[in-house]
Amino acid sequence: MAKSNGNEENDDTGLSMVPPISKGRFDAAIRAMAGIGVLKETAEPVLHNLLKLFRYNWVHIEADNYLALADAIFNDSDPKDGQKRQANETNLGADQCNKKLKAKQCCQNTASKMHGNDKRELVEAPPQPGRGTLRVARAHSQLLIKEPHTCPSTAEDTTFVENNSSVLCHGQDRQTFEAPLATKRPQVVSPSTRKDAHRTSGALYAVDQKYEGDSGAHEGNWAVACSKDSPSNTEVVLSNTGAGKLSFIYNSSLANHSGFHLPDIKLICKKMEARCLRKYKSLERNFSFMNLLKDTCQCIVDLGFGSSGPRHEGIMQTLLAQDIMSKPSVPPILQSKQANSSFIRPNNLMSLGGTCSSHAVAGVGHNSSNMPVILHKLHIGANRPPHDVNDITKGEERLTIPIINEIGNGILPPPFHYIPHNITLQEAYVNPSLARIGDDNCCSDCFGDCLAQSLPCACAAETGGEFAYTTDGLLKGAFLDSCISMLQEPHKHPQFYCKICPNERMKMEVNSDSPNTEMNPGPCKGHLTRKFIKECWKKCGCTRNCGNRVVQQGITHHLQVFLTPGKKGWGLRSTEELPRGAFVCEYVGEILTNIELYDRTIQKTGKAKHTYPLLLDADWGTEGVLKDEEALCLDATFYGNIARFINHRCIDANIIGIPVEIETPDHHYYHLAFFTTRVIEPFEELTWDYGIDFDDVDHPVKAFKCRCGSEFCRDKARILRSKSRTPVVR
Ligand SMILES: C[S@@+](CC[C@H](N)C(=O)[O-])C[C@H]1O[C@@H](n2cnc3c(N)ncnc32)[C@H](O)[C@@H]1O
Repeated sequence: MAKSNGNEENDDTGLSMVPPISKGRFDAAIRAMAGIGVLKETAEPVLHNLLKLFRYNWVHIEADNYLALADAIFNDSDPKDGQKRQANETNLGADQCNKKLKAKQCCQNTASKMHGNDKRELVEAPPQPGRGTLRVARAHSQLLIKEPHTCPSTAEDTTFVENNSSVLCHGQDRQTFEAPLATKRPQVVSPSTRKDAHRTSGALYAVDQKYEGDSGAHEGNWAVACSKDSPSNTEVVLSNTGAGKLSFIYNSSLANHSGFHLPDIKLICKKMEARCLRKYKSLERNFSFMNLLKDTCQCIVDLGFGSSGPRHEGIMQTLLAQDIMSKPSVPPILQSKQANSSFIRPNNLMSLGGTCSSHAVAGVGHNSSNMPVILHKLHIGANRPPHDVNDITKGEERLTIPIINEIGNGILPPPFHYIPHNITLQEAYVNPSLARIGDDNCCSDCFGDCLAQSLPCACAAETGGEFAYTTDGLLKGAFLDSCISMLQEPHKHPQFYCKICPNERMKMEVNSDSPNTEMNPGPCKGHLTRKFIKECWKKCGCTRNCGNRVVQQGITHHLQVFLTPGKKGWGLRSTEELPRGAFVCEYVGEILTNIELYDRTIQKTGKAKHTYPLLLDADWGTEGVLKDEEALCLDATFYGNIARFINHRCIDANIIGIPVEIETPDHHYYHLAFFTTRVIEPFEELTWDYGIDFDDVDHPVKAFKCRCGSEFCRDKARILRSKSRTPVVR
């Protein structure tokens, strides 16, 4: 039905000028609504509002046979009616349910002809309503997530999930979930046969009762049908009419597993509601229906096996396989990135979270560029491997790195997987392909050692036409000085300010108690423009031993992981004297998106003492508004290298983290390499300034009590300041 692709009436300037409304299009929309039984008086004001919301862009309104308009009418969003509507919707009658469904099916029948092959898309306003979409509307903003789905051959064969049953997110006003979950027509359970027809496995059983959830009441009949013929297909009927159903298809090994039983639907709902409130508090940006389904499946597996049962991976893999297939190999954000020397001053860097011990990883694959990808995670904790005290790296590095406990209490560090290189979780788009390295991003004409040539090659352009390294493999003094000065005297260096700072957004989301309150993130505190080192890489003509490939050579100095005598836990030290500017190691971990880090932060058990995330935030300021799924970080909690043991020291730390560009020409993803800031004595602890702002009391994870012992300790200074302000009570 869309008549044009253009925005002929769209005010893209964002100014409040109202363009003339096309009468022909307006009338056509009203006629379309009349066709599904909506009165003109009802449709007109909603259409006016929708036009305003979509900035007079008819394309979105006309798409999918006016689905957005039909949706808006049936989810009329007058805020004054909020409470009343919520109450009404909870008791939505069968008629209204049918009418609503009819409207949707009418629109969707048309839409299914138009969109045969939907891929997963994440679009910010203005949205493009369509079949298989999840829409979360708020007063001033909209986000639309198109979920991947199988395309039914006819509308009749489609199973829809109706939101009014409140199964998925009850209590959340104005949400419409429409996701065809299965192409198979479900077995419809008539209300008369449903009640108390509870039989054992392979049979039909039903729950016909009012379910009181944590935050409101669920009304309606629930039926769960396990077909004899197909024991792995479970259908949950969500309304009296049988109109809405949710199909769970689990693989046969799970269905036949003697330890698995289908959990009570009430338990699933209760568990999902708790998860929704906890995990998807802010539905606009982070909500993903696929994740919700994955979580639902995980709940069924967990409850099915009971808390002590074996862990099963079948369901999760099925869903994740779809997920992987639906992802583009290179996200637009990475394709459009420009090289830029910017780096955020880390803010509560190591205290952002990552203490969650409920994630586990089972299985490592590879993405198109051969970077290891963690395919799938489940609840673990117990699954991490034991340490080899003689070599914590288990042979992954050139040198062995022992674990030393001189305190003699026999304690070892908590287990984790040692990895020498960063690894991607599947959500984090990192594509280090050779094709992305342009001619001016490499030195294909070079030969041998670039540092031995009379003129610096193209790879030195990033550092002002001079290599950052000396021929001895050390960082040059001037380069190191300017990096140190930037951290010690930030006010003397230029800063950039994000329009919407992911740091502030994360803070707001973690701290906000109410899922539906309209809140804005705080103003960006500013980010320093940090210097990058650029190393030669595989597309360059030089050899693997080229002097401009220091970080890629890996660890070359003898190090130890040791239990510190203070209360800082484990630390890292060198057994040899290190010169100034020596490379020690890089920070290695799982590459996560901000969303994943956020999930880990809010799911954290609170038991974990130390935290291991690092924000890869060098590019945030140059990207306008960076979405949470595009912002990257490293988490060394489960997978990491020895850098996860480096403790913090305020200001006068003896090593510094410097961003290094190797295989990705943009600075969205990069390596963080540690270099010594001065000569280091043998067995001296290696420390790094995490950049924590100890005054930032709003930070989601409270900073640790600093025991760095530096005379410049910011935490100590803060405590002294607050003491001097406390009035003395006599
Ligand atoms: C990256 S880990 C460092 C290794 C950690 N000590 C361990 O045992 O695994 C960061 C954690 O170490 C602790 N830590 C690091 N520096 C500290 C300091 N200066 N004072 C107190 N605790 C510190 C904090 O618990 C922090 O969350």
